[in-house]
Amino acid sequence: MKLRIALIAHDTKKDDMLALAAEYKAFLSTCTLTATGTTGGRLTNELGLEVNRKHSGPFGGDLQIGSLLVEGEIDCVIFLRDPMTPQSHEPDINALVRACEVHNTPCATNVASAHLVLTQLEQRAAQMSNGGRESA
Ligand SMILES: O=C(CO)COP(=O)(O)O
Repeated sequence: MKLRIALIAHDTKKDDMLALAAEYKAFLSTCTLTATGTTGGRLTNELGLEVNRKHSGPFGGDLQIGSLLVEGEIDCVIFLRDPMTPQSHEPDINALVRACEVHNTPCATNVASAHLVLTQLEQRAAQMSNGGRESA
């Protein structure tokens, strides 16, 4: 089964998300991607990634992704948050991060942790496609 990854970035972090997704594009192309509205639009328009686009964050996109996660339909969340700017939908953001904690779902909220998570998932996917054998 394909890995199901949610990608979300606040406005000041969208360029970081695009750079991250470009770096892992080959791997992400093998995954089922879900994103909030504007983030998803940029991932598709600028990188050609196929993305299930939800509403924009302030219009409930974080909650939609949180709902999918609670239903067991998201394996990992990359959520590049802006810690410097108050967000109108802060309760929605907290709800999504809390859902990750409740359901023990990996949730990377900055670029450094996103690299660690994506590298690990990419390696695991490569091992799985290798029939679980160690690479030489
Ligand atoms: O606000 C967001 C996450 O809280 C992101 O929403 P957009 O991707 O639509 O900008």
